[in-house]
Amino acid sequence: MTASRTDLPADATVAVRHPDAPAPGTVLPAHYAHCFGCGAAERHGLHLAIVAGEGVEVTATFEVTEHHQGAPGLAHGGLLASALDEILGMLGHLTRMSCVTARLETDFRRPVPVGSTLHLRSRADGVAGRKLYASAEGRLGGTDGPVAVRARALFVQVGLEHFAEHGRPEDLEAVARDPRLIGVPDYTVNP
Ligand SMILES: CCCCCCCCCCCC(=O)SCCNC(=O)CCNC(=O)[C@H](O)C(C)(C)COP(=O)(O)OP(=O)(O)OC[C@H]1O[C@@H](n2cnc3c(N)ncnc32)[C@H](O)[C@@H]1OP(=O)(O)O
Repeated sequence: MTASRTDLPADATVAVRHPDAPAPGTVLPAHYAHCFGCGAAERHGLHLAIVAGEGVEVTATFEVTEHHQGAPGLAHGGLLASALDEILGMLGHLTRMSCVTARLETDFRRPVPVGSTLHLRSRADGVAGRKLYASAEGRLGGTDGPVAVRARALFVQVGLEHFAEHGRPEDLEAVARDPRLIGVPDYTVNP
């Protein structure tokens, strides 16, 4: 992962773990049951089980299957970016910021073969107001394996009104009928 970032704005402060963040080792709840990245109800999804780490880090493993191909026997780059996007966004569980991706920059350093296990790790690098800066990497075969993919991202904190305003009505109605489809509270509102 990026050792230190020199590209953060001058007003960025170090990202800190919220005192009520899930303990290290906790499998984080899917933020939406139909999320392509983490939702159990999404048949075609990645089903990432993302685990809280120490500090402001989370990890996951991703098994690359024949359903993830872009070229014969190799993972699709956009799909790998989706996995990185997901593990980056879930840092919001540790900082208590419900965020959406504003910017995602990805480096593909090695091909990722079907049948490999990608060990994903993300870290919150800094916060400036509503902006959360974060980085992630995916290593092949083990946590010390070669880096295959890297990303840097900017997430922007939004309230529930973002989803209420922009989401497809039938999906919002399904959530209203079954609020358990959403796995996180609105972190922009104090309890
Ligand atoms: C809780 C755990 C579970 C949560 C777990 C969540 C996991 C999710 C994992 C998947 C995440 C996704 O894929 S989310 C889906 C993909 N993303 C989206 O659909 C987002 C689409 N974009 C938007 O809705 C909007 O552009 C927003 C919300 C990002 C920003 O709009 P806004 O609210 O009006 O705010 P705006 O003023 O424009 O931007 C705020 C600040 O960010 C900066 N900014 C905005 N975009 C950029 C950018 N691309 N590059 C640089 N800087 C940017 C602005 O300059 C500004 O800086 P300053 O003036 O303040 O300095």
